[in-house]
Amino acid sequence: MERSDRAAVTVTWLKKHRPIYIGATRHPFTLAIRDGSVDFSSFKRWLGQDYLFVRAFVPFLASVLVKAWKETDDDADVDVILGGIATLNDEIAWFKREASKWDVSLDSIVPQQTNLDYCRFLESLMSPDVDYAQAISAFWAIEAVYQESFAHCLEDDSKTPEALKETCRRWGNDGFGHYCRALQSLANQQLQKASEEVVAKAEVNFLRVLELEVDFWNMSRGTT
Ligand SMILES: Cc1ncc(CO)c(N)n1
Repeated sequence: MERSDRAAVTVTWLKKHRPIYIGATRHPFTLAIRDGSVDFSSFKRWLGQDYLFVRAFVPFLASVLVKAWKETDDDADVDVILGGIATLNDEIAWFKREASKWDVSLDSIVPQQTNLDYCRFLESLMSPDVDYAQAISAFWAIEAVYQESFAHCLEDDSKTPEALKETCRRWGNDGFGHYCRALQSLANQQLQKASEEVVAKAEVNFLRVLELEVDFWNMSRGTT
Protein backbone atom coordinates (compact mmCIF):
# COMPACT_ATOMS: atom_id res chain seq x y z
CA MET A 1 0.00 0.00 0.00
CA GLU A 2 1.25 3.48 -0.82
CA ARG A 3 1.80 5.91 1.98
CA SER A 4 -0.85 8.26 0.52
CA ASP A 5 -3.48 5.50 0.69
CA ARG A 6 -3.02 5.20 4.38
CA ALA A 7 -4.59 8.45 5.53
CA ALA A 8 -6.71 6.60 8.07
CA VAL A 9 -5.28 3.17 8.64
CA THR A 10 -7.64 2.33 11.51
CA VAL A 11 -10.64 3.03 9.26
CA THR A 12 -9.25 0.56 6.73
CA TRP A 13 -8.86 -2.06 9.43
CA LEU A 14 -12.40 -1.51 10.69
CA LYS A 15 -13.75 -2.08 7.17
CA LYS A 16 -11.52 -5.02 6.41
CA HIS A 17 -12.19 -6.82 9.71
CA ARG A 18 -15.82 -5.72 10.17
CA PRO A 19 -17.24 -9.15 11.16
CA ILE A 20 -14.60 -9.62 13.87
CA TYR A 21 -15.14 -6.09 15.17
CA ILE A 22 -18.89 -6.69 15.31
CA GLY A 23 -18.20 -9.94 17.16
CA ALA A 24 -16.41 -7.96 19.89
CA THR A 25 -18.79 -4.98 20.07
CA ARG A 26 -22.09 -6.89 19.69
CA HIS A 27 -21.22 -9.84 21.88
CA PRO A 28 -23.97 -11.99 23.48
CA PHE A 29 -22.86 -10.80 26.94
CA THR A 30 -23.35 -7.08 26.23
CA LEU A 31 -26.41 -7.80 24.08
CA ALA A 32 -27.89 -9.56 27.14
CA ILE A 33 -27.22 -6.40 29.19
CA ARG A 34 -28.98 -4.41 26.48
CA ASP A 35 -32.06 -6.64 26.32
CA GLY A 36 -32.25 -7.02 30.10
CA SER A 37 -31.77 -10.80 30.10
CA VAL A 38 -28.26 -10.69 31.61
CA ASP A 39 -27.56 -12.97 34.49
CA PHE A 40 -26.32 -10.87 37.45
CA SER A 41 -23.81 -13.54 38.44
CA SER A 42 -22.18 -13.06 35.01
CA PHE A 43 -22.10 -9.32 35.58
CA LYS A 44 -20.42 -9.85 38.95
CA ARG A 45 -17.87 -12.18 37.39
CA TRP A 46 -17.13 -9.55 34.74
CA LEU A 47 -16.83 -6.83 37.41
CA GLY A 48 -14.23 -8.73 39.45
CA GLN A 49 -12.18 -9.80 36.44
CA ASP A 50 -12.31 -6.37 34.83
CA TYR A 51 -11.06 -4.78 38.04
CA LEU A 52 -7.93 -6.94 37.76
CA PHE A 53 -7.63 -6.06 34.07
CA VAL A 54 -7.89 -2.33 34.77
CA ARG A 55 -5.15 -2.60 37.41
CA ALA A 56 -2.90 -4.12 34.74
CA PHE A 57 -4.01 -1.42 32.31
CA VAL A 58 -2.41 1.27 34.55
CA PRO A 59 1.24 0.32 33.85
CA PHE A 60 0.34 -0.25 30.20
CA LEU A 61 -0.98 3.32 29.92
CA ALA A 62 2.09 4.59 31.74
CA SER A 63 4.24 2.82 29.15
CA VAL A 64 2.25 4.37 26.28
CA LEU A 65 2.76 7.77 27.92
CA VAL A 66 6.53 7.25 28.02
CA LYS A 67 6.57 6.22 24.35
CA ALA A 68 4.48 9.29 23.41
CA TRP A 69 6.81 11.55 25.34
CA LYS A 70 9.87 10.04 23.61
CA GLU A 71 8.51 9.76 20.10
CA THR A 72 6.33 12.85 19.53
CA ASP A 73 7.21 16.55 19.31
CA ASP A 74 4.08 18.30 20.48
CA ASP A 75 2.21 17.89 23.76
CA ALA A 76 -1.09 16.73 22.25
CA ASP A 77 -0.41 12.99 22.54
CA VAL A 78 0.86 13.17 26.11
CA ASP A 79 -2.15 15.30 27.11
CA VAL A 80 -4.69 12.81 25.72
CA ILE A 81 -2.95 9.85 27.37
CA LEU A 82 -2.58 11.72 30.65
CA GLY A 83 -6.34 12.33 30.55
CA GLY A 84 -6.79 8.58 30.16
CA ILE A 85 -4.61 7.92 33.19
CA ALA A 86 -6.64 10.42 35.23
CA THR A 87 -9.85 8.64 34.17
CA LEU A 88 -8.34 5.34 35.22
CA ASN A 89 -7.76 6.73 38.69
CA ASP A 90 -11.50 7.46 38.98
CA GLU A 91 -12.27 4.12 37.43
CA ILE A 92 -10.40 2.16 40.08
CA ALA A 93 -12.28 4.02 42.82
CA TRP A 94 -15.54 3.30 40.96
CA PHE A 95 -14.75 -0.44 40.73
CA LYS A 96 -14.23 -0.53 44.49
CA ARG A 97 -17.59 1.17 45.16
CA GLU A 98 -19.44 -0.92 42.59
CA ALA A 99 -17.93 -4.15 43.92
CA SER A 100 -19.05 -3.40 47.44
CA LYS A 101 -22.56 -2.64 46.10
CA TRP A 102 -22.67 -6.09 44.49
CA ASP A 103 -20.97 -7.89 47.38
CA VAL A 104 -17.98 -8.76 45.24
CA SER A 105 -14.80 -9.03 47.30
CA LEU A 106 -12.02 -7.62 45.12
CA ASP A 107 -9.26 -8.95 47.38
CA SER A 108 -10.15 -12.53 46.69
CA ILE A 109 -10.65 -12.47 42.91
CA VAL A 110 -8.50 -15.03 41.13
CA PRO A 111 -7.61 -14.00 37.57
CA GLN A 112 -8.95 -16.41 34.99
CA GLN A 113 -6.77 -17.70 32.15
CA THR A 114 -8.27 -15.32 29.58
CA ASN A 115 -7.52 -12.38 31.84
CA LEU A 116 -3.94 -13.60 32.35
CA ASP A 117 -3.55 -13.95 28.58
CA TYR A 118 -4.83 -10.41 28.05
CA CYS A 119 -2.55 -8.98 30.75
CA ARG A 120 0.42 -10.84 29.23
CA PHE A 121 -0.42 -9.28 25.86
CA LEU A 122 -0.45 -5.82 27.47
CA GLU A 123 2.89 -6.58 29.03
CA SER A 124 4.35 -7.55 25.66
CA LEU A 125 3.36 -4.11 24.33
CA MET A 126 5.10 -2.43 27.26
CA SER A 127 8.51 -3.51 25.99
CA PRO A 128 10.74 -0.61 24.83
CA ASP A 129 11.15 -2.53 21.53
CA VAL A 130 7.50 -1.91 20.69
CA ASP A 131 7.09 1.47 19.05
CA TYR A 132 4.59 4.12 19.94
CA ALA A 133 2.57 3.52 16.72
CA GLN A 134 1.88 -0.06 17.79
CA ALA A 135 1.13 0.80 21.40
CA ILE A 136 -1.24 3.70 20.68
CA SER A 137 -3.19 1.76 18.06
CA ALA A 138 -3.69 -1.20 20.43
CA PHE A 139 -4.69 1.23 23.18
CA TRP A 140 -7.30 2.82 20.91
CA ALA A 141 -8.75 -0.58 19.95
CA ILE A 142 -9.05 -1.70 23.59
CA GLU A 143 -10.98 1.44 24.56
CA ALA A 144 -13.08 1.52 21.38
CA VAL A 145 -14.50 -1.97 21.96
CA TYR A 146 -15.80 -0.98 25.40
CA GLN A 147 -17.11 2.35 24.12
CA GLU A 148 -19.08 0.77 21.25
CA SER A 149 -20.31 -2.14 23.34
CA PHE A 150 -21.64 -0.04 26.20
CA ALA A 151 -22.95 2.87 24.10
CA HIS A 152 -25.14 0.29 22.34
CA CYS A 153 -26.63 -0.65 25.75
CA LEU A 154 -27.74 2.97 26.27
CA GLU A 155 -29.63 3.53 23.01
CA ASP A 156 -33.29 4.53 23.23
CA ASP A 157 -34.67 1.09 22.46
CA SER A 158 -32.42 -0.72 24.97
CA LYS A 159 -33.85 -2.48 28.03
CA THR A 160 -30.70 -2.28 30.13
CA PRO A 161 -31.54 -2.91 33.81
CA GLU A 162 -31.38 0.27 35.90
CA ALA A 163 -28.71 -1.30 38.15
CA LEU A 164 -26.35 -1.70 35.18
CA LYS A 165 -26.83 1.68 33.55
CA GLU A 166 -24.08 3.37 35.51
CA THR A 167 -21.60 0.77 34.31
CA CYS A 168 -22.74 1.29 30.72
CA ARG A 169 -22.46 5.06 31.10
CA ARG A 170 -18.88 4.76 32.35
CA TRP A 171 -17.71 3.66 28.88
CA GLY A 172 -20.76 4.51 26.79
CA ASN A 173 -20.94 8.23 27.56
CA ASP A 174 -20.23 10.89 24.94
CA GLY A 175 -17.09 12.10 26.70
CA PHE A 176 -15.58 8.62 26.51
CA GLY A 177 -16.64 8.51 22.84
CA HIS A 178 -14.79 11.75 22.23
CA TYR A 179 -11.71 10.40 24.02
CA CYS A 180 -11.77 7.26 21.84
CA ARG A 181 -11.92 9.37 18.68
CA ALA A 182 -8.94 11.38 19.97
CA LEU A 183 -7.01 8.13 20.51
CA GLN A 184 -8.01 6.93 17.05
CA SER A 185 -6.70 10.11 15.50
CA LEU A 186 -3.39 9.83 17.38
CA ALA A 187 -3.12 6.22 16.17
CA ASN A 188 -3.83 7.27 12.58
CA GLN A 189 -1.18 9.98 12.73
CA GLN A 190 1.45 7.50 13.87
CA LEU A 191 0.42 4.76 11.46
CA GLN A 192 0.54 7.14 8.55
CA LYS A 193 4.23 7.82 9.21
CA ALA A 194 5.12 4.27 10.20
CA SER A 195 6.94 1.70 8.07
CA GLU A 196 4.97 -1.07 6.31
CA GLU A 197 6.40 -3.49 8.82
CA VAL A 198 5.17 -1.56 11.84
CA VAL A 199 1.72 -1.09 10.27
CA ALA A 200 1.53 -4.84 9.61
CA LYS A 201 2.46 -5.57 13.23
CA ALA A 202 -0.10 -3.08 14.47
CA GLU A 203 -2.81 -4.76 12.39
CA VAL A 204 -1.96 -8.12 13.95
CA ASN A 205 -2.22 -6.48 17.38
CA PHE A 206 -5.59 -4.99 16.44
CA LEU A 207 -6.90 -8.45 15.59
CA ARG A 208 -5.42 -9.88 18.78
CA VAL A 209 -7.21 -7.19 20.82
CA LEU A 210 -10.54 -8.08 19.20
CA GLU A 211 -9.96 -11.77 19.86
CA LEU A 212 -9.04 -11.13 23.51
CA GLU A 213 -12.07 -8.87 23.97
CA VAL A 214 -14.37 -11.64 22.69
CA ASP A 215 -12.65 -14.13 25.02
CA PHE A 216 -13.07 -11.68 27.90
CA TRP A 217 -16.83 -11.37 27.31
CA ASN A 218 -17.05 -15.17 26.95
CA MET A 219 -15.28 -15.60 30.27
CA SER A 220 -17.71 -13.18 31.92
CA ARG A 221 -20.66 -15.12 30.57
CA GLY A 222 -19.14 -18.29 31.96
CA THR A 223 -18.87 -19.94 28.56
CA THR A 224 -15.12 -20.50 28.82
C1 LIG B 1 -11.27 -6.18 29.00
C2 LIG B 1 -11.38 -4.68 28.92
N1 LIG B 1 -11.23 -4.09 27.73
C3 LIG B 1 -11.31 -2.75 27.62
C4 LIG B 1 -11.56 -1.98 28.73
C5 LIG B 1 -11.69 -0.47 28.56
O1 LIG B 1 -10.91 0.24 29.42
C6 LIG B 1 -11.71 -2.63 29.97
N2 LIG B 1 -11.98 -1.95 31.10
N3 LIG B 1 -11.63 -3.98 30.02
